[in-house]
Amino acid sequence: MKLELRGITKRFGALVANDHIDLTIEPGEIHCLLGENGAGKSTLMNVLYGLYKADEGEILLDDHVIHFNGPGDALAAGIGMVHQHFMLIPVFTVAENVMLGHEPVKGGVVLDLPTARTLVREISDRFGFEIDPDDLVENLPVGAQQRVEIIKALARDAKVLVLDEPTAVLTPQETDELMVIMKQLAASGTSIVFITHKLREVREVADRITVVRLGKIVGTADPSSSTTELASLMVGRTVDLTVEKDAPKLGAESFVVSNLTVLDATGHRLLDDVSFTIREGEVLAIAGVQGNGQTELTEAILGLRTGVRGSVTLDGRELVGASVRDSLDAGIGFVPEDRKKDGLVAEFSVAENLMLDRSVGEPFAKGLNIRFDYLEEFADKAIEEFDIRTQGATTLAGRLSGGNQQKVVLARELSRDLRLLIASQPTRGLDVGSIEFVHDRIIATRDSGIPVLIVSTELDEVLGLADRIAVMYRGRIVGIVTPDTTRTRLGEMMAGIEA
Ligand SMILES: Nc1ncnc2c1ncn2[C@@H]1O[C@H](COP(=O)(O)OP(=O)(O)OP(=O)(O)O)[C@@H](O)[C@H]1O
Repeated sequence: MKLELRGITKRFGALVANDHIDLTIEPGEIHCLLGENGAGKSTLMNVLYGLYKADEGEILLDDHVIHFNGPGDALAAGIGMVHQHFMLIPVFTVAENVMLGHEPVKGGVVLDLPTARTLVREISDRFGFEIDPDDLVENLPVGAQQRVEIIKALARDAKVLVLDEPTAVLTPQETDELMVIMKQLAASGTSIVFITHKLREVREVADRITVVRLGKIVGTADPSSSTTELASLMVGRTVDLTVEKDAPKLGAESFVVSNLTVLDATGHRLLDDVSFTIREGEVLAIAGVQGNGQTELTEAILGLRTGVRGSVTLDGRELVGASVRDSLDAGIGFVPEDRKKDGLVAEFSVAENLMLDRSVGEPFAKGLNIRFDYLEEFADKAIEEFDIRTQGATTLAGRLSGGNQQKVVLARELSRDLRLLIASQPTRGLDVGSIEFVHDRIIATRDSGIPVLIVSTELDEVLGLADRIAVMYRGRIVGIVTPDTTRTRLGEMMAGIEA
């Protein structure tokens, strides 16, 4: 099926998120949309999926103009979308999730449970998804849940599949599996619109690349272009993808974690006897496949978990048993892995979000009153410094693009007086230009004599930032190594293979 977007324009108030966009998606092609944070990629896809109504322009399928009044119409026309935040019901089985929206109702398209089960099995076998229709969705790893979303779309006969940053939440192995699946789908005639900030993935699967900047299409790129070429096309300037840093100037061992254990409600060890230290002016990066205790580690340090045993000290002050307020006041800056859930309040403005985490009182408040003049000035400065693409400080954080939401969290945490920075997946969802900026800021924090704990599933990021690397596997630290360790060895450690 040939899909054509002609002159699509979408405005949010005075902001033109999509400015007369023309785009053609040929049958069976993988078409990558590249563009910096806030360029308008997700907005365009939401128009295509019927979630937003375009102010101008039209959508054509096989040369016929079509009108969508919602995602139901888009689905019926053969356009499927896999969201980054899955829309599945965790307590339902795979087949039940696929059936949703197709229950036997009068006048509707019926998909009963036995048919849904057969369909899941058929699609899974055809593309090697390894999904059992009777598995409960909540028991599946993230990569498998994503495959269920794809099955859901294919079960509705999707001819065009939109994947909006699908690899942001995947492990490297799951990402490789998804790349294979995408190629198979394209070979079977499904068209794929693929949005990603990871240039390696673009080079691996793209048949065609379209570059969007400030709501406009600025050109196309050849998939055989180098990552450096793609990066500069995307953000309009040269980007240095390697992290430049001097040897660390190490100070005191100011952050000490000793025998830290986290138990769940049933007494199961989520974090098992973890010990490490970080010196002033040093970056320790935790490498590991997501779900091996990293989340529990950072949450335990911050005081967000119960069932914590052992000790965590910052500048000699014990933090186990302390409140989150105490930890923040001790000087911990925290960038959580899930910005939507833990990093921001979507209904608060950008400025209000930049003020969160602060102790009550000066300079943001006088008595019980917020000092709005100070807040505004502070927010404007942070917006400029961190290049947060927003209409202004009073815009609601939930209205920003994903990457720009991440920049709000980073701006807030990096602008406090820190004694320790903990950053989980600090560059998730960021474009290459912003990644370069954030990496520079993290190194500057280290160079100002602050200990830094990075948690990242991106091996490139770990290798670029770390002075030492601690590898986590099944709740334990299996080794602490230097950044000249080979990727192969790190991969083995991440899989729990001993030397
Ligand atoms: N519902 C909305 N209301 C107001 N403005 C919005 C809304 N959705 C998006 N925008 C704005 O439209 C612009 C484009 O955002 P969009 O999410 O499409 O960017 P993107 O290219 O997908 O970015 P990212 O790579 O960060 O995900 C941004 O300036 C964003 O703040």
